Amino acid sequence: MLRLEGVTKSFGGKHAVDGVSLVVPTGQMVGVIGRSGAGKSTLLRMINRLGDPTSGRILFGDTDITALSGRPLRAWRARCAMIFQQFNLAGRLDVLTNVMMGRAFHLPATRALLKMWSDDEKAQALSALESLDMARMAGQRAETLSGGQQQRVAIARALIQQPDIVLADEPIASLDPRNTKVVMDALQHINRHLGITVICNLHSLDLARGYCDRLVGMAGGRVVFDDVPAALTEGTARELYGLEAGDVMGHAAPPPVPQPAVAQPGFALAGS
Ligand SMILES: Nc1ncnc2c1ncn2[C@@H]1O[C@H](COP(=O)(O)OP(=O)(O)OP(=O)(O)O)[C@@H](O)[C@H]1O
Repeated sequence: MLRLEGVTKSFGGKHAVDGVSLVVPTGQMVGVIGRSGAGKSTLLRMINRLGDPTSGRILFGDTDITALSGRPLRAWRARCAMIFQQFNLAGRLDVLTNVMMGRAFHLPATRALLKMWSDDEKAQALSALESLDMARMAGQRAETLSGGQQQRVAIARALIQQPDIVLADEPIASLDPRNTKVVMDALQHINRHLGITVICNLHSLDLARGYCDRLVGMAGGRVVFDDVPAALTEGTARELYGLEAGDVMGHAAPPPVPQPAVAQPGFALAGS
């Protein structure tokens, strides 16, 4: 379970995140919503410790994440994988090598670059790609793939870190509608089938409502809504997005079909 206690991040005198307290149970798919500048990215980055809170605490189980440094901090970053809008792949390297870079948290990156991985590690990377329907592209250069395919490689790279949590910061912002669905389906897949907690910043309210178990709405750095998607009224959406509300509503993705949690070979279910 991830717990945020009064987490604040200030830049100069301004609170980008302002006293956020949240409890996220293992296995939840959480959508963080709100207009540009609401503090969504800053919040996610603090969970991964890419940024340090000015005050407050972040705990995972009994571990105070905010107090970690050195090797324990690197270990936390491995357990708490990040997916970015721009994929952050090495375009000239093949897909499998990119996925193996996820092992750099556990092994020296040079081993991945020199392709010095064990059969077991290679099987794990292929299994991660397979679970996202990308294994057939393992030998292809990353830069030759579509945006949706590249983002699925980034998710596979996150998966071989064997994370408890995946933090996705606007993962579909650069994608067209078809690839948006492919990537959101992939995030839902790792949540439902591998039991990984997913916390996803999304600009589109309809996507957030279609895919997430819970929505956390932010405005001015504060949490102003925290409930199941069905509880989000148009009035609250307008409060969250103001004039943007018309843009963020109305691009509905078909509601995904809930599926039973089944462990995939090669990956431990979170918490097991
Ligand atoms: N490194 C920084 N230095 C100064 N101000 C920052 C920094 N990072 C973020 N901010 C400010 O903090 C506030 C929250 O930014 P943040 O990027 O977290 O919002 P967001 O909700 O993720 O927005 P977007 O959807 O546009 O990414 C903004 O006012 C932003 O300008």
